[in-house]
Amino acid sequence: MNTINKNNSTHSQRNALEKECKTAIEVSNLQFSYTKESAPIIDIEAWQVSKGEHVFLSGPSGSGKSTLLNLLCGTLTPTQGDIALLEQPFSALSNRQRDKFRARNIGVVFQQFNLIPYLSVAQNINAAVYFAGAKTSKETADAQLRHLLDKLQLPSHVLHAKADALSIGQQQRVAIARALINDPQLLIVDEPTSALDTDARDSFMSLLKDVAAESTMIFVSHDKAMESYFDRHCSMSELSPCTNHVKASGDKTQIVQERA
Ligand SMILES: Nc1ncnc2c1ncn2[C@@H]1O[C@H](COP(=O)(O)OP(=O)(O)OP(=O)(O)O)[C@@H](O)[C@H]1O
Repeated sequence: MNTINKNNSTHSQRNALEKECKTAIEVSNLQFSYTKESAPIIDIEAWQVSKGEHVFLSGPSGSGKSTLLNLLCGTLTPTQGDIALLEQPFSALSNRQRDKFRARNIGVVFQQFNLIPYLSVAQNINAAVYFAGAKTSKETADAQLRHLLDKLQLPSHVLHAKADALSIGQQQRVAIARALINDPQLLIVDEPTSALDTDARDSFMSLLKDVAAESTMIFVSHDKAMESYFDRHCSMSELSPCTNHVKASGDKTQIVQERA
C-alpha cells in the first residue's frame, strides 16, 4: 500500500497522488466494540469501495451503520483490523494527522446537518476550509463557494443569514456545501432524507448526485427506494454477518428515544 506522507508533500503533489488511487476504501479484518467487555458491533472481514463509486448502505436500526461511518471518518478507532482511505491506512497516522486527513479528504453530511446555529452560512462553511488548512487564496475560496451555492440553487444573500434562520431544505443544501467545499475525495451522507416527502427527496437526490458526481460516496438510509440512485447496495447483514445478534440489543431503544 502506498503511504502518503502528509508532512513532506505539497498540497498539489498530495492531490495528484490521491487522484491516482483506484481504491477509495479498503477495510480488512475490522472489528469494533464500544467496551472491552461487549461483543463487537462491527465485524467485517473485507470490504472495498472503488474510487468514484456511489454506494448505498442499509441496515435496520442498531445494526451499526453510524458506527461504521464513524470508523470510516476516523472518529472511532478500530478494536482490531484497519481501514485505508485512498490507500492510506489510518493505523499509520497519528491522531493529529488523521484529523487533518479527514478534514482534507472527507466531507460529511449528518442526519441533523450539525450546522452551528449562531454562525452565518458563510462562517459555517469557512470553518470547514479552516480546519482543512487549505492554502487557497480568499478569492479562489470565495469563487468556489459561489459556484457551489449556485449549483445547489441557494441565492448568495443566504451566505449572510444565520444557520438557524434557514428552512430545513436550505440547511440541508448548506450542509452539502460545507461537506463539498474542500473538494473531498470521499463524501459520507447519513440519512439526510428521512424528514422529506417523496418529491423533496427526489429533487434532493438529483442535486446531490450532480454536485457529488466526482466523489466517492457512501450514503446511509433505511429507505430502500433510494437504492436506484446508487452504483451498488451493501447491507450491514452482508458486510458484518457475525454481528446480527446486536440488532436485537435493547440498548438501541434508548438511543431512538434520545433522538426523538
Ligand atoms: N456510544 C455508544 N456506546 C455504546 N454503545 C453504542 C454507542 N453508540 C451506539 N451504540 C450501540 O451500537 C449499536 C449500533 O448503533 P448504531 O448507531 O451504529 O446503529 P445504526 O445502524 O446507525 O442505527 P440507526 O439506524 O438507528 O441510526 C447499537 O446496539 C447501539 O446501542
